[in-house]
Amino acid sequence: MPAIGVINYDVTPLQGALANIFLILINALFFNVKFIGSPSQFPEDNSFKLTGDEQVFDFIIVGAGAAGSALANRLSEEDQWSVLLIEAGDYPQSTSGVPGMFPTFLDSGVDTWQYTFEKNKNFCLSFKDKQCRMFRGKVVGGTSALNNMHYIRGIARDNKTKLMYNSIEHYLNGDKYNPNLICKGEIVLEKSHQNNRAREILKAAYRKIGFNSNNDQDSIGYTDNYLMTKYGERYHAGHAFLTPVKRRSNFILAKNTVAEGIVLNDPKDKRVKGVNVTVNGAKLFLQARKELILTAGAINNAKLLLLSGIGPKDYLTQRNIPIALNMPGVGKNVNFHLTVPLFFGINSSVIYEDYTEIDLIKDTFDYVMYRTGNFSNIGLHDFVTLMSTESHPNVPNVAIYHYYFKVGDQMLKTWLNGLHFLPKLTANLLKINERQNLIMFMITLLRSNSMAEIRLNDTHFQGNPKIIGNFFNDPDGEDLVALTSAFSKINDLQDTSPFIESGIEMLDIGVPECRNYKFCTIHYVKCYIKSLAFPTSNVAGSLKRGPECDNNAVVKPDYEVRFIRCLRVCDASILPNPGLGNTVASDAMMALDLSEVLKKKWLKDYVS
Ligand SMILES: Cc1cc2nc3c(=O)[nH]c(=O)nc-3n(C[C@H](O)[C@H](O)[C@H](O)COP(=O)(O)OP(=O)(O)OC[C@H]3O[C@@H](n4cnc5c(N)ncnc54)[C@H](O)[C@@H]3O)c2cc1C
Repeated sequence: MPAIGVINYDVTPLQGALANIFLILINALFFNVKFIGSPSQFPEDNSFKLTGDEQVFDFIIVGAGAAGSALANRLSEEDQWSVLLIEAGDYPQSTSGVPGMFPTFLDSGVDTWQYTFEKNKNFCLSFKDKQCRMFRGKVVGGTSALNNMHYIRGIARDNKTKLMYNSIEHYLNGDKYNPNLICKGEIVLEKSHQNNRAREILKAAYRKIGFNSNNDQDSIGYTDNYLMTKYGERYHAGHAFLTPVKRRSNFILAKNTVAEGIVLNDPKDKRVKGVNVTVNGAKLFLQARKELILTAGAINNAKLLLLSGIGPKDYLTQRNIPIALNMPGVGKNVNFHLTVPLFFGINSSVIYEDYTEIDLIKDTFDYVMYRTGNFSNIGLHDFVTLMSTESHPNVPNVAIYHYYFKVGDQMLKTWLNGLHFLPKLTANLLKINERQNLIMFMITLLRSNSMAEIRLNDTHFQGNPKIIGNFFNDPDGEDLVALTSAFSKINDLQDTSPFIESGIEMLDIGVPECRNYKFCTIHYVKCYIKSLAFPTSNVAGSLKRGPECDNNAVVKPDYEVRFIRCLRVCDASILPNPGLGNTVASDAMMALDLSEVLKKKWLKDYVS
């Protein structure tokens, strides 16, 4: 069989009926490729209509992510209201639609805001410049257009989060674990269809160390998660909430439009007036007749408030930003999940014995023609184990995600480059992967006790924010203890018969920072965690919601910013923490809840 890319010029040119069949096939392929992630599904871009000095809309929503898309959908149901949704990014690239390509944006950086944590001596020690990266989607659909597609409702991890979930729970129609019942059926979910050998081995091994199958996202055990996909394509918040409203005449989507500053009526009257934006390079003021709602994500919302002079007085004074309102809690209390990747090698060829170039061609063909095959799912990554390392053995505080890399897997390189692993470490892993299949266990701490901060590097929106992580400041702190304990549980898998029979062993990947410690001793494990743990994509709390008497709260229970009328914030920024799950589901639920709050306020006789 010739290798891919080698053209055999001895082939006779196709003629007659065979040539016709060949052309039909090529046309079919083109036709089907064209529809992967096609922008025509989304509302048209009307940013060109935003010209002139003052444009007025009833509601302006900043950011077309999970929350912004859901809110735009519900507010534009009222056809007497004009609703403008502005989005800094563009429509997603077509690769975003292909589930099997989900890690590729990490390396390419396409459609993302790319942020970096400030350097710190306690974490991310084996990343380039000792700095971890943070990605957010800059695209219609927001981060849900690039993320790993898991639908996880989240678990209230304390009374504060419980209150929040209780207030939004009714969107699940009383059945909180049946994700198919969310809202009006907009969010479509599927279970992955990939059933491979690695998954079976892992399930058997987890059973040996006391974990069982579990369909309940609240409790200990392993499960195949629901994914936000539809017929083998990603189905993100933009599909769920914006596609259905694309023909509403009272709704405008303006992409490539960046909110740069919030404008209040005047210093005495703390009512929002509108927002300063840059649209395709031009600066404009947009007026919000009724309300301005920030759904730009936990990092950019905080940045926008600080740049608008709403934040801690002393900090703003130091940076020469005119103070609109002293609000000490802005950008504080930021909470991330923390993940440690652990690598296991598979010595026998029990899994995917031969994945040849022909298999790749077949997979590509199957995906393009039928949206089936390996590109239509996320492989092993939807397989998740929840465990507890705490005194409440039934409440999970750690989730283990899994990735499988076959020998010579291109995705491993993509992944390591994207996260900015040290070149030496990347080289070690790629070398191992030249001869061995790998399974990466991602130990994810769902209840981190460390609080990060969002601050500014510049006094204009183009500058990246300063993200100050304070992880592992306490050498015996709870986060390190929990991760160490989870590491040890994963280590136990090596002694189970499914792992022994398949020759699966934890790898010493040569972490430069830990070379002075013996592999797998407690000192090694702690060093490994501090070197390779990185804050993951689920971030919350930068504009905490709380009662008026809480001086550190930024947003009131009705989503309005304290002391500023008609300015609301609605996404994970206001959650006290990301909960025990990812945030797309809670972002969407909060937006649906806010739409009810706004309808009750602005519509006479409104009954929900
Ligand atoms: C690699 C990765 C994997 C993840 N996996 C999962 C998962 O499997 N399941 C899950 O539930 N969650 C996952 N998440 C997290 C989840 O996707 C996000 O937390 C969630 O999408 C956040 O939603 P949001 O509405 O708050 O913000 P976003 O979805 O980030 O939306 C904010 C939008 O606002 C726009 N915006 C920002 N600033 C401005 C501005 N000034 N002007 C105009 N527009 C602006 C942005 O461009 C963006 O489109 C993952 C995240 C990442 C990065």
